[in-house]
Amino acid sequence: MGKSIIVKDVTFQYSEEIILKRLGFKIQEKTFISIIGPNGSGKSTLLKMIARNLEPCKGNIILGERDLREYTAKGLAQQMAVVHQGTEVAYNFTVEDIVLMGRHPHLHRFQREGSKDIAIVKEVMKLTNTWHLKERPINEISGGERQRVIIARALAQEPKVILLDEPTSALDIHHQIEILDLLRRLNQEKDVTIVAVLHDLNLAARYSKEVLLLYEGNMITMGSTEEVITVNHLKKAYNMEMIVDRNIHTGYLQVTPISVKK
Ligand SMILES: Nc1ncnc2c1ncn2[C@@H]1O[C@H](COP(=O)(O)OP(=O)(O)OP(=O)(O)O)[C@@H](O)[C@H]1O
Repeated sequence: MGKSIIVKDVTFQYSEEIILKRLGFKIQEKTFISIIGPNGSGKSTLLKMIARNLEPCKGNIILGERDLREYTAKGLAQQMAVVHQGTEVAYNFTVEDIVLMGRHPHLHRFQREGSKDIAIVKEVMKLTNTWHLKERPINEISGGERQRVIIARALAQEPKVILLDEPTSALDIHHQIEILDLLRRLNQEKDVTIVAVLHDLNLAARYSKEVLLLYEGNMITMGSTEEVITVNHLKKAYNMEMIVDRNIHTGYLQVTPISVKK
């Protein structure tokens, strides 16, 4: 069962400039929500706050029933997995060891991974198409392969919520669809809450149940994909003319940019 996330009147600034301005919204426990918005609108900052990598300057965030601040690091990792942008890993472990680290929140101190952990690791590596890389050093594979390994590690955590920042940016079209299909399956079949920052509006429209549109640190709107991905909302955020219609073959909502407004 997924977990809900409540963002309550959250403000954030790195220095003088306020980056996120009194944001308030609720992410439902079984949703697949995409956070969209132009460069610099605050998407990654918001995701880092939900991941507890950054602390709100004002306001608070509730995961399930408890304030995010109340969780121990291990307790939080049992609930939530995070796939950040940029996948450089400090130590050159093998791919399999990296994915195995995803099991640590479920082990006692000094407990070694058991056969159940090994089986989960194998399963998620097969699902993310990384099993064939298992003996390779993590920093000696391609960026797209590493992205899939980091996603595999997140899945190995068996979290209730997965946060992803641009999970498909390094992936070719085949692997983009493969990973997003997998996230959708986890959402539909295992009720995992998925929160993803996505730049590609067509992928956001195709996979999300809900969308949150950020612009200069404010939420322009949040709601179902159809409610949010409209010509007017997109014009406000991206300052350009777009066509929003449905693909005649797939029926998915699609966005076609026309021209930049002058
Ligand atoms: N570590 C930092 N220190 C100071 N300012 C920062 C820092 N990280 C981001 N910012 C600023 O905060 C604002 C929001 O950045 P953020 O990365 O959250 O935006 P974003 O919507 O994810 O952008 P992008 O689409 O380009 O990834 C930007 O103006 C950025 O310059």
